[in-house]
Amino acid sequence: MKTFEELWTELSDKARTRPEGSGTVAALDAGVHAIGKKLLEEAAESWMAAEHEGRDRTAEEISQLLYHAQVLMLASGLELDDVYAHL
Ligand SMILES: N=c1c2ncn([C@@H]3O[C@H](COP(=O)(O)OP(=O)(O)OP(=O)(O)O)[C@@H](O)[C@H]3O)c2ncn1[C@@H]1O[C@H](COP(=O)(O)O)[C@@H](O)[C@H]1O
Repeated sequence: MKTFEELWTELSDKARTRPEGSGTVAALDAGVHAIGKKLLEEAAESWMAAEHEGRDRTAEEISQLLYHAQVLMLASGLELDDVYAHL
């Protein structure tokens, strides 16, 4: 298990060091348009899970939504504080 901040630290490190086989590096290389499509897909899957698939599936889909939101933040050059400033 990891927190939102721990995942951010891990993904920031992957973006900087670009390890072989990282899905995050591949997503960043694919660009903002592809990342945005994935974010929308996970948002829809979260919505469907919440309506029809129960708590566990909803939690799983939302975790993927948060992951792709962080990838979009990285691709956009944002830091956590840039987003937290609006919460
Ligand atoms: N938490 C996640 C995470 N959530 C979602 N995803 C990605 O989102 C996809 C989920 O999409 P779907 O469920 O729709 O599955 P899918 O359609 O089969 O996936 P694709 O065909 O789109 O690849 C997964 O295949 C992953 O590519 C994630 N990829 C990575 N992480 C974590 O990010 C960290 C870094 O990962 P790497 O960069 O791959 O090392 C690790 O701690 C991982 O656990």
